[in-house]
Amino acid sequence: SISSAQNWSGDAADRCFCKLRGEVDDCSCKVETLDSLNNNKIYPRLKSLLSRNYFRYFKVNLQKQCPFWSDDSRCALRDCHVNVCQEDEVPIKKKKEREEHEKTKYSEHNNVEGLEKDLSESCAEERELSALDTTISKEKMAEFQTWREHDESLPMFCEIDDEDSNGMEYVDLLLNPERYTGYKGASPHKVWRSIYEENCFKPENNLKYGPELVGDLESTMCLEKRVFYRLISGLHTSINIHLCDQYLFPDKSGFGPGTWGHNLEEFQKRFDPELTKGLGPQRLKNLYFTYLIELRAITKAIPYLERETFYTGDIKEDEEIMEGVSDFLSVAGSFQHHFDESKLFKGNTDEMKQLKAEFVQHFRNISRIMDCVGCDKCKLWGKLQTLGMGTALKILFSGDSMNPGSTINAKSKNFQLTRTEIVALFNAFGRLSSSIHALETFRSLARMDEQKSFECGLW
Ligand SMILES: Cc1cc2nc3c(=O)[nH]c(=O)nc-3n(C[C@H](O)[C@H](O)[C@H](O)COP(=O)(O)OP(=O)(O)OC[C@H]3O[C@@H](n4cnc5c(N)ncnc54)[C@H](O)[C@@H]3O)c2cc1C
Repeated sequence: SISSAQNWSGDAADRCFCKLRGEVDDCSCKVETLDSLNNNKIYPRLKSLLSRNYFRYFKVNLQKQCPFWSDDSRCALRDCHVNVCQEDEVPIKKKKEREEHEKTKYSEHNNVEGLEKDLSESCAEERELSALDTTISKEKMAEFQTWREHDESLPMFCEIDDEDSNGMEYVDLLLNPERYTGYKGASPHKVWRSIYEENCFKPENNLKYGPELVGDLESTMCLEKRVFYRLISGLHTSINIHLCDQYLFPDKSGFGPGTWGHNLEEFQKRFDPELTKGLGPQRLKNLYFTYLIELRAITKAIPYLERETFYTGDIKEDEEIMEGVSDFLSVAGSFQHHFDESKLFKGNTDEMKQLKAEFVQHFRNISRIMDCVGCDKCKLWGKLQTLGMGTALKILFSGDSMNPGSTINAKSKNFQLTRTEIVALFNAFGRLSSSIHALETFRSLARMDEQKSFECGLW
């Protein structure tokens, strides 16, 4: 691979990476600790895991209408195009077979017998205390109960594509890597602007707002709103790092297919404080914040994920994936400096309930805006990463409900992640992990360049 860096000096390298030390904002964890954990332990494990069949095929609807404005530019660029899989190319057992499997899986997770027993006991008690509406069957009651508990305990952060809707297709993620696509200009700007301006929280008493959020977030926004902004900004950083990391340099003669490589100049344009009104380094730091949130969610879901069978129908493959996942989870589980989600939405006040509802609503809107992305490959990864982030938030805000140990808690029998959510969660985290890993590459390219400029006496 090749790299490009014109006008790049050692000073610029220092400037870009200047904030990448010390504590990640609102967390007690240091950037250096995360670099080492990620680059030595998490990244290599995830890279191998995400190439397995269970994780590499993502079911998604890329043909949904943009619900907010009429779609301007479906990108016709070659690099925006997504290769979808034919049904028989996907080495995952057919739907009916899978449904059978899911049924048994969920009954394992849900302990339906236990649930029926609990419910019949509580029904008996209610009957004694007051008149029970006998026109409602016991089964229906059980259903209502599960619906209610489910709705209460699991805020839906994303609009999930309907499994049976027209346009759902399997996409092979390895065949469609997230990288430079040439999607730029008015269309992505409209998407990013609408995400930040309409769907991120605004700092209090600050009318001037947009992606260029300047100043001290701590003094202008409460913790929950800062978390939201940093999450989105970290995702934005990650997407932009990937396009710099796998950039298509045009062929010098102008006729060939071009060459893929790292583009240091593009990286500098996006993260050098001198070229970003001082904001680039903080945006890089936000990537670590997003990483910490998703890592915490995965760790919190360990009891649930350990019971998952990662079914593809190939026994050997399934066993190997389970081993790989378990190895990855043990590394994630041994990490000590997690983000503490219990600090969020503290207190049972109406104000907090309102804030939580807004948080969920804003995030749902962002997931819907992904249908407005005018480049299929960007849309694919945008949808996957917002669903993955939404799944992480669903886990973080579902209390103790995914812990199979807490059997008395009826909610525990209800917590479910669909296959698509699990695939999105792991791949979304994999993207963040790959971005942090890529920063190492840019750091050393910058140093090499610094050396070159020095040798040439350029500074
Ligand atoms: C969902 C989505 C997915 C995309 N995926 C790809 C892809 O796979 N490949 C590809 O080549 N292009 C992709 N793009 C396009 C890419 O993100 C940029 O929009 C494009 O490269 C143009 O970049 P830009 O320098 O004009 O600034 P943009 O990245 O478009 O940013 C717009 C403005 O937001 C602010 N901003 C930038 N970064 C941050 C941050 N981290 N936090 C807060 N504010 C910020 C800046 O003020 C900037 O001017 C995607 C766009 C979207 C919306």
